Amino acid sequence: MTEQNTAPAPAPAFPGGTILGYPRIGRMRELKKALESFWKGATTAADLEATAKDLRLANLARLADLGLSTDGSAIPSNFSFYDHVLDAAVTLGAVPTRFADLRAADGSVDLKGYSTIARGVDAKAPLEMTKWFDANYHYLVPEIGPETEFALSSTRWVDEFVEAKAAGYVTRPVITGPLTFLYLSKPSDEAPEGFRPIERLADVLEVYGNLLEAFKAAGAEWVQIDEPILVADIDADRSEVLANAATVYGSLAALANRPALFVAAPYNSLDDALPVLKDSGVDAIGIDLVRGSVPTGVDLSGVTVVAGVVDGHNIWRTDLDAALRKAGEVEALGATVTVSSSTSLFHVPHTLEGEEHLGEELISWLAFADEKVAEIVTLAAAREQGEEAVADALAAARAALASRKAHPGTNKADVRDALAAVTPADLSRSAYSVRAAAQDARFALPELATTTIGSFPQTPEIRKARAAWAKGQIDDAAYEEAMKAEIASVVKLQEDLGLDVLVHGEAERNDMVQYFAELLDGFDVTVNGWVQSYGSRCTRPSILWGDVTRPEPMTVRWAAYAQSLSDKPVKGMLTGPVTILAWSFVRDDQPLGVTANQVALALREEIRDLEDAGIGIIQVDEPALRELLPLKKADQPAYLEWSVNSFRLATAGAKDDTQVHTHLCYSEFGEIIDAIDGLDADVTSIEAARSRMEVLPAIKGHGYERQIGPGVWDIHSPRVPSTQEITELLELAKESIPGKQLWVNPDCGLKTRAYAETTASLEHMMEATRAVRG
Ligand SMILES: Nc1nc2c(c(=O)[nH]1)N[C@@H](CNc1ccc(C(=O)N[C@@H](CCC(=O)N[C@@H](CCC(=O)N[C@@H](CCC(=O)O)C(=O)O)C(=O)O)C(=O)O)cc1)CN2
Ligand code: MET
Ligand SMILES: [Zn+2]
Repeated sequence: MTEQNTAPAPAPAFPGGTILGYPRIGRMRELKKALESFWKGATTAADLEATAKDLRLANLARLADLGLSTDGSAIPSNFSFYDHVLDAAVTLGAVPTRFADLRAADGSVDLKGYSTIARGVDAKAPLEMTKWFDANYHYLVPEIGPETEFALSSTRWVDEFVEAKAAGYVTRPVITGPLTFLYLSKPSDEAPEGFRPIERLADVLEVYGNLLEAFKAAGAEWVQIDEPILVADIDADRSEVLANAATVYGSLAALANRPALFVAAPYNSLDDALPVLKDSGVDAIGIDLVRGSVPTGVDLSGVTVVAGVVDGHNIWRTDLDAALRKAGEVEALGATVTVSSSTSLFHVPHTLEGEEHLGEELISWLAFADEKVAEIVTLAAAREQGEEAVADALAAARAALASRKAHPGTNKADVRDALAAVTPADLSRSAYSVRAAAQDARFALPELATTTIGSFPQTPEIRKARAAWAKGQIDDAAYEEAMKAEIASVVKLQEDLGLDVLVHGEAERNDMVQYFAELLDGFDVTVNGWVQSYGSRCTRPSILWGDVTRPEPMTVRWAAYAQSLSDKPVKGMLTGPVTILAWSFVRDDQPLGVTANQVALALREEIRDLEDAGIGIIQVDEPALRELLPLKKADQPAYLEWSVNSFRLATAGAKDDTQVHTHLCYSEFGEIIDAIDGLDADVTSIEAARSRMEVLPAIKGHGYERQIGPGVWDIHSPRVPSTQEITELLELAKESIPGKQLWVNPDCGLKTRAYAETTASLEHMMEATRAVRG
C-alpha cells in the first residue's frame, strides 16, 4: 500500500450528483445508422466521425441542460463506436496477431480496422462476443498472450476529452479498469496451455499509468475507472483478485502526475474489495446500492463514496425517500457522499419523450436515462439544500409509487389463484424413455436430424412491411399476407434443402421477446426505447409492469399455416420465461421467480393450443438462462431453482409424443450443465461452432441422456463455413455424443444474416450431414 499521493487535492467529487455513463447509441439511433452505413460503404470514415462528434456534443449539452453540473467533472464522457472493452483493447495495443496488419506504424487502428476486429473478415474470426455481467449487453473478449505488446496505442480517449473541453465541458473520462479488462480477457491463440491473461498485469498497469498521465496533461481533473469485476465471484481465487486490486490501485494512486481517481464498481456489492480500495489511496469509490447493499462493518471516514442509489439497469421511477435514506446510511459510516446512478445508464433508453402512447399513469412510474439524471439532480439538491427545496418533486415521486402499488393490474386475483394452484406434479413430464419412444413412433427422424434454430433472415422488405403496417400505411390483411408469403418461401427453401424439421422463420416477429410482450397483458412496449445489445444491434426491452395473462393464442395461426404447407414437422417457436424476463424491464416489486411463473403459465396455455392445432414439436428458447445467473455464488442456487422450475412449469404440460426443444446461446454452458439437464427438454440446441464443440466432453461426462444439437455454423458472422469444416465439427461431436442423440443445426437463429450466406451455409450443413451419415 502506498500513501504518497503527491497529486494536488482533487476538486470536490461531482457536486450536484453524477451518473456512471450515458447511452451511446443516440436518441434516434444515430450511431447505429452511421455505423451500418459506413460498413456498407455508403459513407466514409469522416462521415462516421462527424456523426459521432455531433452525438457526443449533443449528449454533453443535454446532460448539462438536465442539471448535471458542468463543474467538478460531474459529466462523464463514455462514448464508444462499438464496445468499451474493445476500446480498452485497442488503446492498450492488445490487438490479436491475426489482425496485426490492421495497425498503423504507431500501433493505432483506424475505424475500418476497429470494425474488422469487431466483425471479422474472410477467414479471420472477430473477437468473441459474450455477455457483460448480468446484462443483455455483449462485449468483445480481448485475446491476451505472452506475445501481446502493451503500449498506449490510441489517442481517442484523450482526444474525446479534449474535444469536450474545447466545447466548454471538463468531463470525466470513463475507462474500463485493468482488473476487469484482464479478468474478462481470454488467452490468445499463441498462449501456452495454462496461461492466464492476468499474468500480464504489471505490463498493463504501466500503460494505464501512461494513460492517466496523458489525461492529466490534457487537463482532466477526474478519471472514472470501471471495475465491475470486483463485485463478481469469478473463476479465480478471491485473495488473488484482492491482492491485485491493492497492487493496481496502490500504484496508480501513487503516480505523481495523475487526475483524481474514481473507481466505480457497478452491478453488486464490493464486499471485501471495499476495504482494499479504501486503503489504496484512490480518491472516490462508486458503489451500487440498488443491486448491492449498504456496506456493513467498515469505517468509511475520509472516503468519498459515489452512492449508486438510482437504478441504472431498470426503468422504474426511483423511490426518492429510500434513495436519500441509503445515501444517509453510507454517510453515517463516515463517508463523504455524492449521489449517482448504480450503473452506467446505457442499459436504459434515452428518454420517455415520444412514449406518450404508454399513458400518463404508466409514464409516471417510469424513468429512462434523462429522467434518471433529473432524479439524481433532485436527490443532490435535497441533500445539499434540504428536502424543502425539492418538496414538489419528492411528493410527485411518492404519488407515482403509490399509484403503481395500488393499480389493479399489478395484483390480479385470477393470476394469483392460478399460481397458488400449481403443484409439483405440474412441473414433471413422463420419464424420458417413455417420451422418446412415443416421439420416435410419431416422427421417425433419421440419425443426425437436421433443423435450424427458428428465425430466417429479417430482410429489409419484412422490416419495411412491418414499419408500414405500424404506421397504418398497409392494413392488417396486407401485412398478414406479406408475412404468409414470407413463411411459404422459407418453408419451400427448407424443403428444397432437405431439412428434417422445419421452422416458419419468425418473419412476423420484430423481436423474440417484444413480439410476445405485445400480445400478453401485463406488458407495454416502447416505440423508440432502444438499448444497445452489441455493436450497432439494439433492442427495445418491453416493460413488464403487471400480472401476466394471455388474452388469446399468440403463435398458433402462424405455426398452423406453416405446418399446412409441409408434410415434415414444423417446430412451434416460443420464448421461455427467463428470457422474456431477462430481455424486458421487469417489475421490481415482487421476486423474479413469481413473475417468471406467471409468464410460464401463459406459455403453458400456448403450448396446449399449439398441440391442439397439430404442432408436434415445440421449441422454447432460453438463451438468457445463463445471463441472469447471479454474480455472487451464494445467490446462484436459488436462481437456478426458480429459473429451471419456470421452464418446467411452461413445458411440462406437453404430451409424451410432443417433442420439446430448447435453445441456449451466449452461454458458458459448463457452469450450468445441471440446470440444462434440469430443464428436461427432449432436445437442446446450443452454440458450439466457435468453441469447436468444447462443451461436449463435459456433457458426455455428465451422463446426459437426451438429445443435443451443438451448433455447427457460427451465425454471428457473414462467413460461409465449408462442407469440410462442418463435417469435421460433426465428427468431433460424434466423439462425445452418440449419433442417435445428435442433431445438426446452426449456432443460433438466422435473423441477422442475409439470404446469400444463409442458403450457401445450409447447403453445406446438409452436405456435411449426408457425408457423416455415410
Ligand atoms: N431482445 C433480444 N435480445 C437479444 C437477442 C434478441 O434477439 N432479442 N439476441 C441476442 C443478440 N442480440 C441481438 C439484439 C438485437 C438484434 C437485432 O437484430 N436488432 C435489430 C432490431 C430488431 C427489431 O426490433 N426490429 C423491428 C424494428 C426494426 C427497425 O429498426 N425498423 C426501422 C424501420 C424499418 C425500415 O424501414 O427499414 C425503424 O424503426 O426505423 C422490426 O423488425 O419491426 C437491429 O438493431 O437492427 C439481434 C441480436 C441476445 N440478446
Ligand atoms: C438468441 S436465441 C434466438 C432463438 C430464436 N428462435 C431465433 O432463431 O432467432
Ligand atoms: Zn440463440
